Amino acid sequence: MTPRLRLQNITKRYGSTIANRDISLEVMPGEILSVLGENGAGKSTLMKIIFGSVVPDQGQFFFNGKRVNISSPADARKLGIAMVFQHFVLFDTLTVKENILLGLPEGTSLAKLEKEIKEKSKHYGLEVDPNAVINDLSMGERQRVEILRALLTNPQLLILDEPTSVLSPLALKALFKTLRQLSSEGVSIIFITHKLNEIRALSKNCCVIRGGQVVANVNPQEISEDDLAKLMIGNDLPEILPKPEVKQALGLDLNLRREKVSYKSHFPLSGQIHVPCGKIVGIAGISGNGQSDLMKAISGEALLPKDAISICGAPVGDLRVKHRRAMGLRYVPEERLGQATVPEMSLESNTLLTSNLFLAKGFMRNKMIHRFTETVIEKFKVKSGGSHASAASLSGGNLQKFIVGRELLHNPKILVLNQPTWGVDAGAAALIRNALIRQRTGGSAVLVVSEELDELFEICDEIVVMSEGKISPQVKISDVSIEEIGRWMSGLWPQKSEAPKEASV
Ligand SMILES: Nc1ncnc2c1ncn2[C@@H]1O[C@H](COP(=O)(O)OP(=O)(O)OP(=O)(O)O)[C@@H](O)[C@H]1O
Repeated sequence: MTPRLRLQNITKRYGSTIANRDISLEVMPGEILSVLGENGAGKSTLMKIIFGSVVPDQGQFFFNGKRVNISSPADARKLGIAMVFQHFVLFDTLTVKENILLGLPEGTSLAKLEKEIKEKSKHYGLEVDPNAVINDLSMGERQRVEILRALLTNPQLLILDEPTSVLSPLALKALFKTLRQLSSEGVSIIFITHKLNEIRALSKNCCVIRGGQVVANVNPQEISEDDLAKLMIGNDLPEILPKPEVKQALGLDLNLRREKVSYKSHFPLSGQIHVPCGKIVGIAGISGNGQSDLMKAISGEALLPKDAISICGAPVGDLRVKHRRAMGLRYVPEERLGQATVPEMSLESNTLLTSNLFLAKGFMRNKMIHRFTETVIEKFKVKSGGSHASAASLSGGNLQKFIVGRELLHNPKILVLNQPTWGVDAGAAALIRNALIRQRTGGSAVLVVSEELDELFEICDEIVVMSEGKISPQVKISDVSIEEIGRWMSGLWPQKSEAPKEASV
């Protein structure tokens, strides 16, 4: 059979970094090829090269047996290649259907498109409202829009760069079903993920990239997850640290009584969360259930009644970000390019932007900023061109390590993180999780929002679930199962008398 796509000797350099070195690979019609590699291995660069948004320094492409030139996304689209990018490329102020229209041939009618979106999204279990404005959607919902947009072009080759990072278990199952269906219809799929279980569930052929080179082609169903991880990072995965009991003190407390965060909010927030110092509390739930509003309220981007939130016993609900930072609260938002960092600015400037620590009498403390940034890069093994490299030049996972490291290095009393290991490879995820456990054991209160139940069960002491803005009872991780919490995610948690023992808060 002729391969759908064959790449031969692809090389791409960025200055002294060789992102792809002499890469050759093939994808057959209907094949699901997974591409695995640690953060910064060169996966996204390779995918962007196939999609024409990055032009290689060297190498050749063959599509359905014919030598082709792919020097722009328009070339790729003409061939029938569609891509779902790791970082969303959606216009915030436009609606879902307007965004999708932009990627389709001229003359497509909006009314017809709305119908098609509804049909496709229902069929694939990727439900979104075509008339919703992107700005009002959670990351999970935005991801769904990106996937739908690609599927609406009826591609011959579909590239997905970490498409599952923010999907709920149910949506993930539906996506896998879709991908298998597409594959049975002859569509070739290249699938990048850091989640080894997904690779094993979905594909029989996995190309492992390390340091920009292909280091192995394996059938992931025939080797263990540990061996796959070892191939990817070249080492064994670090063990997750134990969580010894520590003396507790008041940390972050939320007491929400149907609080509406903004006029655009889908749900008012209600319920209680208590995060004592010395504990990690997790918030599970499918994104789009009020987590973004809750994060805005906790960080101080949105204001609530004074007593809705308190830090170490002091009410702060009506205080702004800088006051809460001064009281020891630090926050890692979900959106790394745009909210957590300014993409065009250097890592040093991005360090400066999030703290007053680096200003003295109106002057910038340049040496301190430099030292702080270098320490984050070193401690969190951030692969980058140094502290002057722009945030946008870092691979997704490396930027995430930088952001989490930057906040942790402030040694916050209260640390709040939204999807802390999104897009981070298995080795780096373990590094981040251990850093959070160390912070908790050192006496900080840590609140983590994550859609990954495995992650929450690994690091948290206690857990709540959020559904349609409501917060479930807070329970000890040791008193519930992953399956139970999975069920609670649809809002069906037991009422107080039947709930597992509530945490001692
Ligand atoms: N536009 C750019 N300018 C400079 N360096 C870049 C640029 N794009 C990528 N790089 C570098 O190329 C290398 C490979 O990056 P790439 O984004 O392809 O990695 P990745 O395997 O997709 O990582 P991740 O899993 O973290 O997304 C990294 O060292 C990265 O810093």
